[in-house]
Amino acid sequence: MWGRSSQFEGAEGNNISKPRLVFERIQANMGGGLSVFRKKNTAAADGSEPASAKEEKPTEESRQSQPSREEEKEEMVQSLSNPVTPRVTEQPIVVFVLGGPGAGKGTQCAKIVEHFGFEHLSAGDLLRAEIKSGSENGEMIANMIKEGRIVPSEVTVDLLDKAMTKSGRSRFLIDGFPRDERNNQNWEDATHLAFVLFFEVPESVLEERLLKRGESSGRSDDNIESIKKRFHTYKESSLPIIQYYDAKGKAVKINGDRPVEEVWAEVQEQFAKSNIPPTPRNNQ
Ligand SMILES: Nc1ncnc2c1ncn2[C@@H]1O[C@H](COP(=O)(O)OP(=O)(O)OP(=O)(O)O)[C@@H](O)[C@H]1O
Ligand SMILES: O=c1ccn([C@@H]2O[C@H](COP(=O)(O)O)[C@@H](O)[C@H]2O)c(=O)[nH]1
Repeated sequence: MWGRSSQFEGAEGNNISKPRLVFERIQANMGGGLSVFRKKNTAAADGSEPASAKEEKPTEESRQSQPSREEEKEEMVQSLSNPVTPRVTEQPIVVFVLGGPGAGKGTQCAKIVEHFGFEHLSAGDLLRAEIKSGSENGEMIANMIKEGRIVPSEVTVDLLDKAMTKSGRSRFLIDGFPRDERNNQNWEDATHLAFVLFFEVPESVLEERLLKRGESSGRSDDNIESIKKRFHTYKESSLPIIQYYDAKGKAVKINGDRPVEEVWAEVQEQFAKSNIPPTPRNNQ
C-alpha cells in the first residue's frame, strides 16, 4: 500500500473495520467534560470482555428517564447560547501523530506546538505519568510498557479524555495513539480528525536511535529486549491502523529518516496546506 518499501509492512489483508461512531457526544457544558471517546463496550483494565449487551439494554424505567428528542434539542440550543462555555460551538481539531517507536513523533510535536498552537498529548507520557502517580493501574501499565504491549484501551482513552478536558484547548496533537483497532474503535467523532501524520523510518535506524536515547532516558523500554517487542507490536497492531487511515485518504506519510530540520520543513508544509490556521499557543 505504501509507495516506499519499509521493514514495517502490516499483515497482508488486515481488514480494519470502520470505527462505530455511536457513543453520545458529551460536551463540556452538557454535563461532565469534553468526552470524545466511546466508553461503552470497552475492555476492562484487566483486559476482560466488555459488559454484555443484555446488561446494557435499557429498562422501562431508564427509557422513561431518557430525554425526548425535543428535550435534547432544547438542551443543545441552550448549551450553544451559554456564553460561559463557547467551546461547544466548534469541534475540537485533532491530528494523530503516528510512526514506529523512536520515529521522532515527540521531537516534531514539540515544534508543532510552538508554531501551530496545538496541545500535545502523548499517550505514552500520560501512561508513564499514571505509573508515577501511584495509581492502582500503575503496576499493570509498567509491565505492559516494559513488554512493549498495548495497555487496555479503556485506561488510555480515559487518560486522554481527562487531559483533553483539563487542557481547555480546542486543537490537539495526539501522539502515539490510536495504537490498535480497539483504541481506534474507542475514538469518537466528537472531534474533527484533520489528518494523520505518519513518520516512516527504517527499523535499523529506529533501533539505533532508541538505544542511544536509552543511555539517558531512564525509560524501562529503551533497551534491546523491549525495543524488539515494541517493533513486533507496532507491525502487528499499529501499522494496520495507519493503513486504515491511508485508505481513507487521511494519512500523510513523511520520511522521518532525515535530519530533524528537514523533517520539520515537510511537517510545516503539511500544516500550511491544511486549512488549520496557525494560531500561537497563547492565543488559543
Ligand atoms: N530526524 C531525526 N534524526 C535523528 N534523530 C532523531 C530525529 N528525530 C528524533 N531523533 C532522536 O531520536 C530519539 C527518538 O525521538 P522521539 O523521542 O522524538 O521519538 P518518538 O517517536 O516520540 O519515540 P517513542 O515512540 O519511543 O516515544 C530521540 O533521542 C531524538 O532526539
Ligand atoms: O496508546 C498507547 C500509547 C502507548 N502505550 C504503551 O506505552 C509505551 C510507550 O509509548 P511511546 O509512544 O513510545 O511513549 C508503548 O510501547 C505501549 O506499551 C500504549 O499501550 N497505548
